[in-house]
Amino acid sequence: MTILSIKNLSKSYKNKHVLDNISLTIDSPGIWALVGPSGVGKTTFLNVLTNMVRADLGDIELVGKSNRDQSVFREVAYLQDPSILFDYLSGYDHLNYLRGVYNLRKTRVKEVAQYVGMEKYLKKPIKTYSFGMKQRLLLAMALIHKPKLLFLDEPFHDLHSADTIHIRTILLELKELGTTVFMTSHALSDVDQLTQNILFLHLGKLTEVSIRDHEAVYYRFLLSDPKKAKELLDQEDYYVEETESGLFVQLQFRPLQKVIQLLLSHDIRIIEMHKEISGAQRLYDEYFEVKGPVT
Ligand SMILES: Nc1ncnc2c1ncn2[C@@H]1O[C@H](COP(=O)(O)OP(=O)(O)OP(=O)(O)O)[C@@H](O)[C@H]1O
Repeated sequence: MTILSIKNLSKSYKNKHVLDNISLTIDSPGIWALVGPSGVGKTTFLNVLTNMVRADLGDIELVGKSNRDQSVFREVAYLQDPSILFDYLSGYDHLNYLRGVYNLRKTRVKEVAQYVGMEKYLKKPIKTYSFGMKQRLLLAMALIHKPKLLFLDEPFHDLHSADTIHIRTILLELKELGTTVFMTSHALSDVDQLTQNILFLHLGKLTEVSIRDHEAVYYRFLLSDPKKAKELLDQEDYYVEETESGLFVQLQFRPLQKVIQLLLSHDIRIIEMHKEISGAQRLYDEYFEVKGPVT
């Protein structure tokens, strides 16, 4: 069964195309991360997928059903921001309400509270919760009915590192249990340890990015004659980039010593040399900066 199917999805606000003819299919369970700077339309994308906001055009199916079919939300959950919580009600009140909606056994409230690590706060009013505790409650609310597909909007935003680690662990566990997690993040570093399935959203279009393809070891050299060095290394088929902070050389599985010898044998002096791991962050920076800020 297809977990998520998006066909030709478009959404505009006035004449701004936030989502522009997007198609995407997810067939197997896993974690998917939609990444992009603030304002590119990540929240709009989740709102449209979950039918909180109507799309202008396109077809969306969640776990094999149209997203307009009310019954789909017995198998899907959407974790939103804490503004949906009621300050004077307790975590228990929120969870017990949902338990009733989904017609679940009474013990499920305590079980899910324990699972996310908020059982001590269960009977306390929301106004006494820290931001991290609210986030745990929201996660418990999203998980109470054991959804097959879970949407999360910026789950790590503004969290302390302990809470971040906790939520990451839960997301990885959910993946092992066969749940599909579709989340957004403005920071690639929050998600690149969690998943290889990264989607960039920019100017209304989605691009699938394989992090592994973009991880590479570079050496950055400060040289007495970078132009000459670039010519020499180009001839030998190294991947070389000349920048203001030095000459970036990708070894492509050849020993560093070969590069050094090549440079020295042509009287090029090495002033400085640093090893740099360039992951998908470099790709992210290029992707979102080269194309300019979102207006
Ligand atoms: N209801 C609305 N009416 C008009 N414009 C909107 C509406 N909702 C969002 N927008 C605009 O659509 C664009 C995308 O907003 P969206 O909130 O989806 O982005 P985002 O990537 O989630 O950003 P952030 O992380 O800051 O929330 C923004 O320019 C925003 O101003």
